[in-house]
Amino acid sequence: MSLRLLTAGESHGPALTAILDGMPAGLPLDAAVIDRELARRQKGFGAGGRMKIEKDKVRILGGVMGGQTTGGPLALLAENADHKNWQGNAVDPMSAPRPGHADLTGALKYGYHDLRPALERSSARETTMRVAAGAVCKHFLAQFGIRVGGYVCAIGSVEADIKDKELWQLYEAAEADDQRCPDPQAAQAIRAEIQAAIDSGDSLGGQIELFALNLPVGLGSFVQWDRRLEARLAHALMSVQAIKGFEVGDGFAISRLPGTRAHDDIDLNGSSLQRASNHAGGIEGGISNGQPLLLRVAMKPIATTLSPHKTVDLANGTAGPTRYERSDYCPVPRAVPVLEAMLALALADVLIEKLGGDSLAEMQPRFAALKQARLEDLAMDNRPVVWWE
Ligand SMILES: Cc1cc2nc3c(=O)[nH]c(=O)nc-3n(C[C@H](O)[C@H](O)[C@H](O)COP(=O)(O)O)c2cc1C
Ligand SMILES: C=C(O[C@@H]1CC(C(=O)O)=C[C@@H](OP(=O)(O)O)[C@H]1O)C(=O)O
Repeated sequence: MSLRLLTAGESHGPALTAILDGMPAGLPLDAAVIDRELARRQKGFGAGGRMKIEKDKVRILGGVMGGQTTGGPLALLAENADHKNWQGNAVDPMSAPRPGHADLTGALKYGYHDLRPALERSSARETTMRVAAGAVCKHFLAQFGIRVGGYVCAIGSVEADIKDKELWQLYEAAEADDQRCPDPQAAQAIRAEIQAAIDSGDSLGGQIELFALNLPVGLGSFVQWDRRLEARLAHALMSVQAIKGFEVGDGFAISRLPGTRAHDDIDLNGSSLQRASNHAGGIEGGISNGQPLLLRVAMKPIATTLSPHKTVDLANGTAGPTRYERSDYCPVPRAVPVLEAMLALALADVLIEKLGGDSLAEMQPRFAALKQARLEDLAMDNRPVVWWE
């Protein structure tokens, strides 16, 4: 792994912090690049009251000098505005775990006597730091013309109609919408479903599509299981709170098709190769093939609901309802920038691995050479070969 991200901090503690290690030198960077992405993470219909309290802004505490990355670890910090409402105050004990959250598993694993530490660290408040680090990675990828985006394609029972649309247009249409859905009709229906869930004390999950454009051929590898590109991407995206499903290209749909209809035929376009379809989602044999990268993830409906679940109070062993804590209702639109950030982190990691180099200046010519590689450069043999004597 070339890039490493560590985050620390609790949801209602003084601040969240991150260290991003391995970012090459020479990337122009200021807080505004990161703050733009932090603001995106706070926006979206279905958010709870906390997003009215926070106005996330980052402080860059290390790794940038004279407006450029130094190649040293980046140290990032964002304060929790809500902390002042907790500091010095006694908080009622919490002992009735919410099914579907980290309360029970966290308490069992760490031996907590109150569920609070489990929910403080497992909270998706932590994604503030993923988005901060991911903003740096997105900005880094942009120096190579690589763009990463995402949008909501389904929430509750509503599915967006996004067939045959250009990916960047979908992204821009989604950004202009409070539901982050690029299909205006579906966006309206989604808003109504989220509102109905709020009114009935429930929550909703959904699905998000993610893409990356202008990737070079050759990211990832089949030579070792943990270097396969889809495996690296799955790790990054499945690590986001409440993400429970992952698909590359048309992975689930083609599992129902015969092989002759499931793959992307290879054609010639002058002296270069082209594909008329992209069922593979831009990855073959664990390696990027130069087509757009297409991924889809599924997010479960969140565990905290106004209508109670059945649970057991661990303090006295009695069955009873869960107690409501302030919460989002449907964070699917807000999860889009989080997933984009994790995708950018994973792609920046494999790009640095592929190109090598300690500075942007070293990497850029290598990237240009990679993009220019042509069919005739392969110089394939046309005689039989004895591979094993
Ligand atoms: C952006 C975002 C916001 C979230 N907001 C909430 C929330 O307000 N309430 C809640 O119960 N879960 C929320 N979640 C999900 C929980 O953090 C998650 O379910 C919990 O950490 C348990 O992890 P798991 O779902 O992966 O098992 C959110 C997730 C994301 C990505
Ligand atoms: C704070 C954020 O999301 C939180 C994620 C979250 C959870 O359980 O994951 C629970 C809620 O926290 P609180 O109880 O403080 O309202 C969300 O607001 C955020 O995204 O910045």
